Amino acid sequence: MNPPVALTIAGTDSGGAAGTAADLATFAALGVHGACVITAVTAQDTTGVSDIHPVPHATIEAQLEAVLDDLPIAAIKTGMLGTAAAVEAVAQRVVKLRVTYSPLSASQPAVVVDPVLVATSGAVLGGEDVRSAYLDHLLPLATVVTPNLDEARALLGHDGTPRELADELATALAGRAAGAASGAAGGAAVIVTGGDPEATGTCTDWLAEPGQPPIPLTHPAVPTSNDHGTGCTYGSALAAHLAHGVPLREAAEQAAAYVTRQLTRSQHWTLGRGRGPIAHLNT
Ligand SMILES: Nc1ncnc2c1ncn2[C@@H]1O[C@H](COP(=O)(O)OP(=O)(O)O)[C@@H](O)[C@H]1O
Ligand SMILES: Cc1ncc(COP(=O)(O)O)c(N)n1
Repeated sequence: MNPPVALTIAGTDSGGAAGTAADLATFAALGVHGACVITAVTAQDTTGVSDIHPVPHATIEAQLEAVLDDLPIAAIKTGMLGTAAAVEAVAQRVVKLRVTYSPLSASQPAVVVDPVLVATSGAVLGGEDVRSAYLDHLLPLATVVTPNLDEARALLGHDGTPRELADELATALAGRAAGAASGAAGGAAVIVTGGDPEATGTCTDWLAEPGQPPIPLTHPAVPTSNDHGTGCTYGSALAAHLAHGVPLREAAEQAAAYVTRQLTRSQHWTLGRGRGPIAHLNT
């Protein structure tokens, strides 16, 4: 029997912790065939990002065309898109998929958008134009958006508790979806992730579904500095579970459980001089 197929649209991380390395390894570990569209090549290790080469727009478009016209994609996950043009190109593709949906797959793909703006190391992976392109074009079309606390603050332009930010962002996106191009699905769910680098006790991710009060999803925190790639791994695990047909809340719980398992595995690794990689092993 065929496995479900998920597509990551993201940048590379030469250190193998985040970006497409995390996404494809996570898809494989969770029984999903992974396809990838590369948006940017980063020179990166556990200490930071030293160079970013955006992939030419035409090459991004050609990759999207190749994959989406051929494979029965059950879920799309976006990570670092890097430029406003890439955000808009992906949004246009999502609209096209929804309007002229191909018979290759039984249902429309779930779209998980991790609005990557800043790396854990502090490197800027998307500027102000990328932030507004996300808000105007891609986020309103998503099934679920997974900002961390800093990204949620950046998207809304102010501070707040994770619960307040999740609620406000879901409300704002529902408003934008109503006015967006055809194909909008009626508002994205938002999960503000609660990674705590000083983790002790528990981590709480806040899930806000359109028109509903946010709910806390809590799991045990793993005290470790090996957390490079955690956000990418969470988003791709979420996409993998959605590709298997798991409902959103359960998929979010299972994605957090996957991240916790992998962080436990890599908790005491001593790879690299900086924040080491989260594990992506299936042994
Ligand atoms: N130390 C940790 N222990 C357990 N779960 C964690 C830890 N750090 C992050 N997570 C979980 O990983 C997922 C991604 O969160 P986060 O770290 O906020 O993403 P990002 O890498 O984008 O900052 C969330 O489910 C979060 O709760
Ligand atoms: C190519 C790429 N994509 C995403 C991230 C964010 O991941 P993190 O927040 O763990 O640094 C990254 N560092 N590099």
